[in-house]
Amino acid sequence: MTTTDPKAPHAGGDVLRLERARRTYRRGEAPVAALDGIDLVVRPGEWVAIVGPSGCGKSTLLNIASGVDRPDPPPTGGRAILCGVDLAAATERELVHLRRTAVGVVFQAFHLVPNLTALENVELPLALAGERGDPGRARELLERVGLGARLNHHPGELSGGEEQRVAVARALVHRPRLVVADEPTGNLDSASGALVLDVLDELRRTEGAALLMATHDDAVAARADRTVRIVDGRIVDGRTSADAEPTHRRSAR
Ligand SMILES: Nc1ncnc2c1ncn2[C@@H]1O[C@H](COP(=O)(O)OP(=O)(O)OP(=O)(O)O)[C@@H](O)[C@H]1O
Repeated sequence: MTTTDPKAPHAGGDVLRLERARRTYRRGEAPVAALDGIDLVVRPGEWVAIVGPSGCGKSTLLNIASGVDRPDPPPTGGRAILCGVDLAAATERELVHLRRTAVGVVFQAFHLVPNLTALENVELPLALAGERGDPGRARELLERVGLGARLNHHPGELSGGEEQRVAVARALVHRPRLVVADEPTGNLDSASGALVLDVLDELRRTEGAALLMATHDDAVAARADRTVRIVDGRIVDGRTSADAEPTHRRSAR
C-alpha cells in the first residue's frame, strides 16, 4: 500500500487527526452539513468523549474515525488522517484493511452474532483480519472482562451488560490503536453501564489504545480525559487536542 501501515510498530503519532473536516449529506435539494469544519486530534491512549444534542454530528464523526466514511472530497472536505492513513487518498481496499487491523468498534446495540458463542464472537475479528494471532488472546480478554465462566454461552443466554462486555473484548482482540464507541452504555442500567466502562477503561489503559466515545450522558463523559461538545456539526466547547486551549475561551476572546 502507498500509505503508512496502520499496524506497523513504528506507526506512532496521532491516532486520529481531523483538520477542518466537513461532511455534507444531500437531502433532497438542501445539503446538510453534518460536520462543518471539525478540528480534532486524538493521541495514543487518550480517552476523548464526544457529546452534543441529537443530530449534532456525533455518529458522522465516529463513522469517519472508524474508517467507514470519509469527509467530503478535497478541497472542501478538509483532512482526515486515521492511524497515518489519509482517508481522502486511501483506496476502498486500504480502508477495509484499516478497519480490520487498526480500529475496534463498540455499538450501543452490541451487534454480536447470535449463533456464535461468546468466545467465537471475540475471535471473529482475528479471522476477518486473516490473523491466526495468539490462540489464548480471546479467552484471556473474556476472563479480563469477568466472563471466564461464560465462554461457551450464546448472546441470547447473556445479560445486556454481559453482551456488551463480550463486545468490548471483541473490539480489542486484534490490538487496535483506536476504539470507537457509540453510546456503549445507552442500552444498559447504570450498574451494568458502569461495569462496561470499567472494563473498557482498564483494557484501554493496559493495551494503550485510544478511546473515542459518543455519549448523551454527562456522567459517562466525565470519566474521559477530555470532552468535546458539538452543536450543528461544529465544536463549541472542549479542547480539540490534548495541548490545545479550550474552544470556548478561544472564541470568547
Ligand atoms: N445518511 C444520511 N443522509 C442524510 N442526512 C443524514 C444522514 N445521516 C445523518 N444525517 C443528518 O446529519 C446530521 C448529523 O447526524 P448524526 O447521525 O451524525 O447525529 P448524531 O449526533 O449522531 O445524532 P444522535 O445522537 O441522534 O445519534 C443530522 O442532521 C442527520 O439528520
